[in-house]
Amino acid sequence: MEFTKGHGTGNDFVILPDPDGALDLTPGLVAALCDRRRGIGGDGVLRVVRAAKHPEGAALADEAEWFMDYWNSDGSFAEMCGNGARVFVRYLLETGLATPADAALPVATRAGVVRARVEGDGIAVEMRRPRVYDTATAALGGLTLPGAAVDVGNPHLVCALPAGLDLTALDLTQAPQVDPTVFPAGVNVEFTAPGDPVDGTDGHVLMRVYERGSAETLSCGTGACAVAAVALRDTGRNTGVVAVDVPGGRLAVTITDNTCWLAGPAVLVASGDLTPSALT
Ligand SMILES: N[C@@H](CCC[C@H](N)C(=O)O)C(=O)O
Repeated sequence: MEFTKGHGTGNDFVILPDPDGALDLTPGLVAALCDRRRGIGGDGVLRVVRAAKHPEGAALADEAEWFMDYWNSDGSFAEMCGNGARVFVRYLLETGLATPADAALPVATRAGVVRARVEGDGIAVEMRRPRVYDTATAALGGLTLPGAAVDVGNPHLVCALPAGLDLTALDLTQAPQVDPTVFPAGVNVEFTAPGDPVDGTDGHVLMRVYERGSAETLSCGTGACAVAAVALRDTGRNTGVVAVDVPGGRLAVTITDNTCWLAGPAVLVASGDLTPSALT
């Protein structure tokens, strides 16, 4: 089985080319691939399959040739992965499955079609505008933090740390507790603190994340978009550019009236062959 390993700001993925949808990908195989000691290691798996060949992509096949079949490292599905989409497009371009075009390259996902373009050394992807729709709390250790529920195609809860608490000191080895009636399908939880002003932006936020299905990761693209939407709202803006610093680097989020662009590095680090029988 061919694979490539890639990452976007340290959010890392095992990429499996499967143009015709022939691979029998199971939750167990995904978890084994993502195992950092016994497998390749990753926060998730990106299966590269023709939209027409995937049951959840077929309806979008007239808009996008490729479907990003994203799985979390525990073997669960997610609707969308922002960093994954950027790395997916890097893979399409480097393998010649797509060519850089002036117009943005469409990719089908479970959350609809997103569009990507090369931007400097990185890849930017245009997603739906995040929707801040509710309030909720996250409990972590002895803290209960209020937050904003945000839909970015997948669910997020953005919680600002009170002044005086150190973001880097948070213990994210355990999942934050959230209200399952607000998030029946689970949620990705972002913890934030304000950053110093960055030229050319309307805001700068520091973020750590505990991802649904993957635990703490070094970065979450859709999480950064959720954080940017909340940061703009909190300063009375509807649109703007926000720099979001995650443990794995910096992402730039541009929110317009209708869409949201997520930009940053997307890197392929290795390719090879793996032995599925050794994984299971
Ligand atoms: N890291 C991703 C989000 C991956 C999916 C998430 N864990 C979920 O279950 O919704 C990103 O970059 O957006």
